[in-house]
Amino acid sequence: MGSEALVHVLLVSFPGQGHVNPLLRLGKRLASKGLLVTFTTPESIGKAMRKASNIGEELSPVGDGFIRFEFFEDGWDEDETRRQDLDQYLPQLEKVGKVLIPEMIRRNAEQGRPISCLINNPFIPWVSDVADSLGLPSAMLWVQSCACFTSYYYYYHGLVPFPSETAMEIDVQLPCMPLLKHDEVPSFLYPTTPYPFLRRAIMGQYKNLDKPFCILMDTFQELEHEIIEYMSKISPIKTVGPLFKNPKAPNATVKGDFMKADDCVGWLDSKPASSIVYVSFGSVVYLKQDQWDEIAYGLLNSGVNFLWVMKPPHKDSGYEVLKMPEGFLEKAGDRGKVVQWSPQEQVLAHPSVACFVTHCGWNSTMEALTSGMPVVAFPQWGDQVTDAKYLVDVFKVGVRMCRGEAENKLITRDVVEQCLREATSGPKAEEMKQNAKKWSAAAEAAVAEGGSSDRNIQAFVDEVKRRSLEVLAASGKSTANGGADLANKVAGNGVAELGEPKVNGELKVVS
Ligand SMILES: O=c1ccn([C@@H]2O[C@H](COP(=O)(O)OP(=O)(O)O)[C@@H](O)[C@H]2O)c(=O)[nH]1
Ligand SMILES: O=C(O[C@@H]1O[C@H](CO)[C@@H](O)[C@H](O)[C@H]1O)c1ccc(O)c(O)c1
Repeated sequence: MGSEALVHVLLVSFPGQGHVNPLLRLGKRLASKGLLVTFTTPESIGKAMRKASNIGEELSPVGDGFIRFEFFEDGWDEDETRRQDLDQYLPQLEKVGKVLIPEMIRRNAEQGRPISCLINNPFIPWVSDVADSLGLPSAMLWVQSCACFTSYYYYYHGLVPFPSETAMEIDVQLPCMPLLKHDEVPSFLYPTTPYPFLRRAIMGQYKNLDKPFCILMDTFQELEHEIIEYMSKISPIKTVGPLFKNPKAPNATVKGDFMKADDCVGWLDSKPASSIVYVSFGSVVYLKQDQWDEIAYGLLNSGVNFLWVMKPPHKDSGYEVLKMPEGFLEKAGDRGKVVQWSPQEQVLAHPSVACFVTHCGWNSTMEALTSGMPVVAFPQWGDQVTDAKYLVDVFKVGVRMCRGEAENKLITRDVVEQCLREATSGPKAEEMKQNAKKWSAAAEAAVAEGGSSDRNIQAFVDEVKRRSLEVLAASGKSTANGGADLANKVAGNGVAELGEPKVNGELKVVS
């Protein structure tokens, strides 16, 4: 069967690594169930992805379907520094995307690949406005936990008191969730957050929450059972995680890394089982030099082997380039390896790795749980502080090393050393390992054929197919010229001028 016979969905991603990864993984999951998937994000990131991840022009077969990439210009020069300032960049993306995404949809329709559904991740809620204006269904992939989704939901609707200027230190009790201390609530909601634009971006998604017909979530029922059940009665949630684990399409087939991973697997192979601590703070968090030094000495003093990701800051970020303390690398010798970017999936699955010192981004959290890897939690901001609470107190796979950036506290080398020892040897380490293994097995079962997430993905695919027929029926045209009709609709929107539609004569009726 050719790709032109398949129902086609367009995935639009915010250009951050922690957003691209789960949406692309969803894309592969949908493709493996027989859809044609086009993945798009701004060209500035497309360029990096093409270079680091061998992404080309061609269609990649995934299971019963296909995935392809098309990027869009964000309207700024290549070397524009304002991309690093989301306060300016998010409105720019919205302005440009509202024109260029409909054009992309029109082009695809003209080429015989009419798009039947749009899916976005948070921070770019205008994608569902684009879908609405074209009469297309849309869905949203929530790329954090259901607990964080609930926290934002309750904040947006003012359902319970949250920390405020007049009551900074109140704890927050939400249904079916443990009591969140004031500094365990997603930190973009603190009155003092240095990132109010990210709170605005997320609230923008909640303002538009009635538009997507489905909210897909990269979590799984067995992991956040009660809160998922509770929120499912309020919102059209479908859990589809861990997207990281795809039994039908291993992640290596199509990847969206912005940086080429350094080779470190040979080094991991050379070390004894469970002897290495993996340290990574993800793609956005950047620590201060004094904190970096304390972690370095903590690693040295604990005697563990370590693999440490030291991602260079973006040239326009304003961050000073971190340095390792004088003589650190010599002292560590072959006990330690420092890389700029790691193949995290392979690292977490490696038998030499004993635990993961993580900033607790949701992707890293899910990847650790799915790989059966205990963690040392070093959250900084946003959902990370809530994820850390869950990793330590609810999932019971972690030791807490800090409470977040807002605490403004230097974590000393002694504390680092103590946490590393606790997570790598003794009864607590063993207990955490056993718990992590249980989560890993539950995650595998959720994504296996017939598991909770697999059933939800299948139900979603079936619904997209059903709605695609409705879209075509509403246009009053046969399937073959439905694409042309949609192309006309985009042009009729005043967004783009349309020439003579070129309908692919071979287009088949979608079943
Ligand atoms: O050296 C690294 C560091 C991170 N990642 C990946 O980058 C993503 C980071 O997402 P997360 O939500 O953990 O954190 P963010 O970078 O968004 O803060 C995850 O999928 C990681 O597997 C990676 O491949 N190599
Ligand atoms: O939010 C940003 O990145 C990360 O997203 C993950 C998924 O939502 C999350 O779990 C993790 O904690 C976040 O770090 C992000 C923030 C700011 C920015 O400039 C970005 O490019 C990404």
